[in-house]
Amino acid sequence: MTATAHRSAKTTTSTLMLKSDGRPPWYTPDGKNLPVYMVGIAGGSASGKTSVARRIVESLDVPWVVIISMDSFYRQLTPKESRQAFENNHDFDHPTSFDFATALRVLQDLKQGKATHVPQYDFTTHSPSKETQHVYGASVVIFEGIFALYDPTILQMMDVKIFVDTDSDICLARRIKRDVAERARDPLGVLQQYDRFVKPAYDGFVRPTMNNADVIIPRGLDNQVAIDLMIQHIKRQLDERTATIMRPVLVDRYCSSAGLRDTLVTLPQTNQVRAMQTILCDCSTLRDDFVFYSDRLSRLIIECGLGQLRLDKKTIETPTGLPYQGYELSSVVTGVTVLRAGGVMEKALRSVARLANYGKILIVGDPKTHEPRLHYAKLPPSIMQHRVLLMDPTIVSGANAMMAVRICVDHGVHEESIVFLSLLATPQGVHAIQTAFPKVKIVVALLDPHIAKDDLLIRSGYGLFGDRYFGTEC
Ligand SMILES: Nc1ncnc2c1ncn2[C@@H]1O[C@H](COP(=O)(O)OP(=O)(O)O)[C@@H](O)[C@H]1O
Ligand SMILES: Nc1ccn([C@@H]2O[C@H](COP(=O)(O)O)[C@@H](O)[C@H]2O)c(=O)n1
Repeated sequence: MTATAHRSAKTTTSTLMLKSDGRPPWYTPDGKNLPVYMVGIAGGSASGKTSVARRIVESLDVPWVVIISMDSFYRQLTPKESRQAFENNHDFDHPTSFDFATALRVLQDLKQGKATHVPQYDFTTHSPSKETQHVYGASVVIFEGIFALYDPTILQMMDVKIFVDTDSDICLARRIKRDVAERARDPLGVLQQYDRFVKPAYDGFVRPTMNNADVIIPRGLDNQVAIDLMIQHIKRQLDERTATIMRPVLVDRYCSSAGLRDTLVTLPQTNQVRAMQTILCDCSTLRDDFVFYSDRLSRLIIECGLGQLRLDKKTIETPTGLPYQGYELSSVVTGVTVLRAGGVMEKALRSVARLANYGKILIVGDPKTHEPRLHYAKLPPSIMQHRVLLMDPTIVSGANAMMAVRICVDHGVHEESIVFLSLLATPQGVHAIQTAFPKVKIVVALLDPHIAKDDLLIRSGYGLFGDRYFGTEC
C-alpha cells in the first residue's frame, strides 16, 4: 500500500490518514529507531478536535504523521441496538460504545512503529465497515476523539494530551450542521440524541477527562494563540528527539571494512567476479555491457544469498527405491525488491529460484535533503512467517537499505529472517545497517570504499546504478 496523502470522507469512514512517507531510517547511538511521538486530543462532539488535529499536522509539516480517529473503534451493535440507533435512541456517547481493546492494539502497533490495520466506521449505517485501513509509517500519531484521554493505558502512551473546550451551544450548532450534511441525519433526530445521550455523557464522562490533559484549548480552532503555543511545544520536543539521532553518512565517515561484523558475507573474489566488477565500475562501459554484467553478477549474488537460507533435513526416496538423506528450505522465501534498481535483481532471482512471493518497496530520496521517503510498499500479507531476500544493487550511505529493512521488520518479519543482497556496498553503508539491525545478513559482491561525497549525497563506484542500467543518465 502507499502511505501517501489521503483524506477520507467522514461519512463512510472515520480514520483520517493525512500523510505518511514511512518512518525515517535514522537511529539513536545505540541503534534504536526514533521513538514515535503521540498526541491525544479529546473534547466534546463537534468541539473542533479533528480541525485542531489537522491544523497541527499542517503546521508541523513533517512527512510522517497520521491522525487516528476514535470513531474507528465504535463497536458492532446488536440488531436491537441497531434499530434503536436509527431511532436516535442508542447511546453512542457512553464509554462502552467503544472497542477500547482494538484501539489500544492499533495505538500500540503504531507506537512501536509497526504496520497496522485500522477499522473503518460508517456513520450512515452505525456499523464498522468491512474494510480496514492499512496504516504504516508514522513518526507522529495524533489520536482524537471524545474518549481519547479516558483509558489509563492509552493515556500513558501519549507524549502530549490536549483537551478542546468549546462552548456547548456552539458544539450543538456545528453538530446539527455536520450530522445533516455528512452523517445522513435529520435536525430533530440530532437534537433528540443530543439531549438524551450526548450532553449527559459529556458532563459525566468526557468533560472530567479534561483533568488528564496537559493543555486545554478553549474555543478550539478559533484560539490561534493556544494552537501556536502547542505546535511550538511539539516542534521543540520533536527537535530534541532528532538531535540524538545518527545519520549514517555522518556517523560512518571514518568506517573501514576492518570493523564490520560477520553478518556480512562477501562473494568469493574469483577472477571472474573481479573482472565483472571492473567493467561495472568503469565509467566508459557501454550500456549493453553494463546490463549484461549486472545481470550476470546479480545471478551469482542471488545464488550466494540463497545459500545463506536455513535448511531442514528431509528424507526422500530415489528412483532406485533407496532413501536419500537430503535437505529442503526451512521456510517460505519472499523476494522483496527496492525499486527501481532492485528490479534488476528480481529478474535474476526469478531466473534461478521458483518463489511464489514477491514484494516491492519504492523509496525515493527527497530532492532537497536526500533523505529517503517511502512512496510505496506492497508486501505479501503472510510475510511475517517468511524468510526475506531483500534486493538493492547498491548500498551507499545505507539509508535506503535501513529503511527497507525497517519496513520489513515493521510488517512483522524477524530481523534474523532477512538477507540483504547487493552487488556493491560501501563499508559505511554496511556498518550503518549492522548498527541498526545486527541480525540481518548482508551478502555483497564487492565492498567498495571508493565513495564520493557531496553533502548528504554519496556515490559509489558504480555511480547511479539504476540510471546506468536503464539508460536514464542525464
Ligand atoms: N472554529 C470553527 N469555526 C467554524 N466551524 C468550525 C470550527 N471548528 C470546527 N468547525 C466545524 O465544525 C464541525 C465539527 O468540527 P470537528 O473538528 O470535526 O469537530 P470534532 O472532531 O470535535 O467532532 C466541522 O464541520 C468543522 O468544519
Ligand atoms: N453511529 C454513530 C456513532 C457516533 N455518533 C456520535 O458521534 C459523536 C462522536 O464523533 P465526533 O466526531 O463528534 O467526535 C458522538 O458524540 C456520538 O454521539 C453518532 O451519532 N452515530
